[in-house]
This record gives sequence, structure tokens and C-alpha cells, in this order.
Amino acid sequence: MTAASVTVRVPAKVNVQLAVGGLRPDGFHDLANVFLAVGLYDHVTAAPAAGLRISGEGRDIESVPLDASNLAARAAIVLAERHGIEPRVHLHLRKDIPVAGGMAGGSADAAGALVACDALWGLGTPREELLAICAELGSDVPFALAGGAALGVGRGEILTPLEVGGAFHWVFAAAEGGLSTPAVYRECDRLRRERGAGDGVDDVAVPAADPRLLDALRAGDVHALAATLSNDLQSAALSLRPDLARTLRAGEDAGALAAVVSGSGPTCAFLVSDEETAAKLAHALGPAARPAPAPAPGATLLPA
Ligand SMILES: C[C@@](CO)(OP(=O)(O)O)[C@H](O)COP(=O)(O)OP(=O)(O)OC[C@H]1O[C@@H](n2ccc(N)nc2=O)[C@H](O)[C@@H]1O
Ligand SMILES: Nc1ncnc2c1ncn2[C@@H]1O[C@H](COP(=O)(O)OP(=O)(O)O)[C@@H](O)[C@H]1O
Repeated sequence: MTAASVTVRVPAKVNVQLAVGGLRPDGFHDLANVFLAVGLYDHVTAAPAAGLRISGEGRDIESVPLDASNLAARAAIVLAERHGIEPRVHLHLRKDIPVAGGMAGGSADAAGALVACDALWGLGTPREELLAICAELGSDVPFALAGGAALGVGRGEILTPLEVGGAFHWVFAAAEGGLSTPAVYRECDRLRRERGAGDGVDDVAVPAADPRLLDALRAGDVHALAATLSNDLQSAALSLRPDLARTLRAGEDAGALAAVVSGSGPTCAFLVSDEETAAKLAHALGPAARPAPAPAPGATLLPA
């Protein structure tokens, strides 16, 4: 028997390390991408329908395309194709992850839609196959399914789970307007060329995870993690959005142990010592700032 409707909760991510290699001939960059899932969630509800329908509510919903180009809709279409069925589903997105903010909200919705449709349609798709579909949908999508912490290599889609020895407390300051991920990668390449270093796979160092950062995660050591956070896209995001430098500084001045742009930005991420400090910092930074703990679980089917 299939359920009347199912809801899946999916987390946002922050990149605690984002090492970006040279531009590949296929237009992507090889990465050493250390993902950490954080407790800021979108919810995807799948309900029976005569065809594919998508609706949404919540943060920034007006800038989310509610049509077949939505990543959640694409996930439903690809899953249905794999099983030779029609994508008969109404997907409803309840968004709390900033849109185009560098926190992988679209990827989260895609992973959520896959899990929700798989349950609604009673397909029982093996996890490995779901992960392969995720990788087809986008580089960040497999991690949204997996959650926790993981090292992503290749485009970021080839995951190795990482051990995390304790909770880490964060504050995320969303910024007005988003940043386009391809535009930030292009700016990174442009800045590298400008520095005379070149931007190709032969010019840029092969990206590698920082062993001190992996130790910090394993030990749950917030000071060691704060000392090793890094993001190769940060200078490109700041070049496109110079105002972010002020936000990063404001967070540091107000007590963050470290501040970093989340992925391609423009959301700024602040690592703090404990939950109480997170609440205080979020308050100090204003209404666009939200506290969130990590690690968070991946896409989770909620009880009916
Ligand atoms: C930068 C990161 C860091 O986790 O995320 P965001 O901060 O945007 O959320 C990711 O690499 C974004 O992953 P995702 O948003 O899934 O990207 P995709 O849909 O696969 O690719 C969109 C575009 O980004 C660029 N891209 C993406 C991944 C990669 N390894 N190299 C790239 O150059 C390419 O221009 C590509 O056409
Ligand atoms: N379900 C979705 N939620 C958010 N954005 C989506 C979704 N589907 C497609 N998009 C498009 O993808 C772009 C990137 O969105 P998002 O994943 O939120 O950002 P980022 O890649 O910076 O983490 C948005 O500008 C939006 O047009």
C-alpha cells in the first residue's frame, strides 16, 4: 500500500574546506570538498496527483522556478524514467534554506524529492542507485541525501563519509540576492589568470583535503576547526560581492571563532564555541542571521 502523502526533511550544507582544482575540459573543476550538513532544513512533501505539479512556500520562494526546471521536479522525472513510470506527483517545497545562497538548497530539494517520490511510489530504489541519480542531477545532490560530513572529490559527487566527534555550532547570515554558482567558478578562474597562475588542470595544484581539518572534525575540536576552515571560492565571491567582507568582519568582531563564505556564497558562515554564543551572535547580526548546529542527518522521511 502507498502512503497518501510523504514528507522528507533535508539539510543545508556548509563547506568547511573547499579546495578547487583547475578548469576541466568538461567545464567543471576537480574538488576536495569537505561538506558538513547543518540543521537548517527544507521540507519536501510528495502527494498523489494526475501529473507533475510543483508548489512552494517559505524563504525566497519568489526566486524559485516552480516548473519542470525545478531541481525537485527534475529529480521526480529522472526517478520515474528509471522505473518506466509517469511522474504523477504533487511536490510541495517548504523552504528555509536561502536560495542561491551557497547552502545547496536546490540540491537538498532534489534529494528530498527523490526520497519522497521513491516512498510515495513504493519503488524501494537501492541507496546506491539513488546516489547515482543524485550525482546526475548535480554535484552537491549526493551529499544532501547522505548528510553528516563527507569528503566529496571529482566534481564533489564522489563521497567518503567522515567521522565527526562532537557538535559544532554555526550562525548563517543570508545576504540580499544570490550568487550564481557558475559565475563564481568563472570569477575564480579569472582571478587565477589575472595572477598569472593560469586556470587549467595543469596550472593549479591538485585539490586535497587538509589532514588537520579532518582531525579537527574527528576530534570535535571547534578551535582546531576554526583554525583550518578554508574556501578557494571565497576571494571570487568577495570580488563579485565586496559587501560580504563587512559581514564577515562584523561576525568576527561579535565573537565568532572564524568566518567563511559558504561555498559559492553569498551566505556567510560563522563558527562559534557553543549554542549560547550562536544564539547571541545571530541576535547581534540581525534578522537575516540564523543559528544552526552540525552535523545534521541527510534526507529523512518523516513519520506520517
Ligand atoms: C560551489 C558548491 C560547493 O559545494 O556549491 P554551492 O556553494 O554553489 O551550493 C558546488 O561545487 C556546486 O555544486 P552544484 O550547485 O551541485 O553544481 P552543478 O549543478 O553540478 O554545476 C553547476 C555549475 O557549477 C560549476 N561547477 C560545479 C561543480 C564543480 N565541481 N565545478 C564547477 O565548475 C560549473 O560551471 C557547472 O556548470
Ligand atoms: N528547489 C529549488 N530550490 C532553490 N533553487 C532552485 C530549486 N530548483 C532550481 N533552483 C534554481 O537553482 C539556483 C541555485 O539554487 P540553490 O541550490 O539554492 O543555490 P546554491 O547553488 O548557491 O546553493 C537558484 O537560483 C534557482 O533558480
